[in-house]
Amino acid sequence: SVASAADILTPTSMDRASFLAEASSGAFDGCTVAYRTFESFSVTGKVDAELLSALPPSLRFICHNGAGYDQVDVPACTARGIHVSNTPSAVDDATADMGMFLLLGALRNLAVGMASLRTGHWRGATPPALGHDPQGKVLGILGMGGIGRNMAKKALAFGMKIRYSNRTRLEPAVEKEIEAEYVDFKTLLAESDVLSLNLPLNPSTRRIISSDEFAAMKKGITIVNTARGGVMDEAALVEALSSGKVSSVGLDVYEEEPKVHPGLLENPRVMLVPHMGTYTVETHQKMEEWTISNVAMALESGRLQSIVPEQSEM
Ligand SMILES: O=C(O)C(=O)CO
Repeated sequence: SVASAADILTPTSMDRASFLAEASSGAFDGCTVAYRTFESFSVTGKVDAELLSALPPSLRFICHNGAGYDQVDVPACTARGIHVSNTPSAVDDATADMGMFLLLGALRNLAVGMASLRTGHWRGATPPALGHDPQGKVLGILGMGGIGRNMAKKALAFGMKIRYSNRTRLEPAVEKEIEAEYVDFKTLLAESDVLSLNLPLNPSTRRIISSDEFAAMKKGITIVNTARGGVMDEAALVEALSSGKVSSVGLDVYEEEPKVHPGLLENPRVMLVPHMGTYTVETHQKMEEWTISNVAMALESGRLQSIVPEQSEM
């Protein structure tokens, strides 16, 4: 086990300034591997050049527990010779399940009915508008990695037509299996009835969906985001909801978690979940096992099981 293979240090700081001070005091000297959680962002902030320079030069590996690693500045890690791993595939089912829940909930205006029921008003003084069935609708998937492909399979079972846009096209056999048609970004925007965001957040995807993209969409589109809030311009989304361009939304992620844009909070056509895409016993277990096996491999062989793609040549 890792516990017998290494000494384990647990930082005690509760904010970035004290973490920087704790690191600079030599508390972590000699440490070679860091196990990092998504939640640690609220304590340390981003793992960037400043944070790395406070950490000891012995640090060679950062094993992140999560699929998305936008909280870690990978080029800054590369520059210091620090290898970074994430937990791909472990999150696919749970995140795609959340995507389907939000997709169905948004199409059916469930948030409206659920909120009025809880205030003792059954379906409300003004009942929610009739929803829409997924059957026969075009689901546009932006970002066709493990989560996108998993969601495509699930949406297929609901009778949806799958289109996708991605940096690279899938192998024909994979496309065939999930009955997904490859289209360019513009076509995806113009022809989707539902758009699901399944791409990582990085400098080239930040706010990839903003005013111009909403303008290019079909009127009445439903948007689902289980990726990262930062891939969409929240203020532009609020605008697109009030103009009627976007008819309903399902969100698990936000630009500045835990803050949520007031225009989303007050709009009953938005189904909101507080970043719970992987929040299950089974998936957390898979993610922890994946992260720990990266730690173990780093200790034993100086390599990582799932190094992030930006460092695949490292
Ligand atoms: O794995 C991730 O990237 C998540 O957002 C959930 O922890």
